[in-house]
Amino acid sequence: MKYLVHMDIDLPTDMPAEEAAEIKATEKAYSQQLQRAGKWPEIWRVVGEYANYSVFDVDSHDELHDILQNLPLFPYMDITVVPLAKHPSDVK
Ligand SMILES: O=C(O)C[C@H]1C=CC(=O)O1
Repeated sequence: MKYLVHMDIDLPTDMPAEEAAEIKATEKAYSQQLQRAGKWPEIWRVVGEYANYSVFDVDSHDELHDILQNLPLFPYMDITVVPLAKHPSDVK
């Protein structure tokens, strides 16, 4: 099952720089582990924003929810999820 996910990140302005750097490093490792496992096949930066569009390929709504809830930046994100179905004109 594929999902288009928009993540909009808003870190508190008073968060110490070291703490922010540590959360971002943990987030990057978590994300890259899921990318290598094929669960997070696409991630794109939104130009000019601290936001991304990602595609997740998971087995269930629950699996996606668990992945998103475990993002280290989850407490600082607004997340929008769009479930994707195969387009009838897709030639693949
Ligand atoms: O920078 C972001 O878009 C937020 C987050 C998502 C993956 C990652 O490494 O960081």
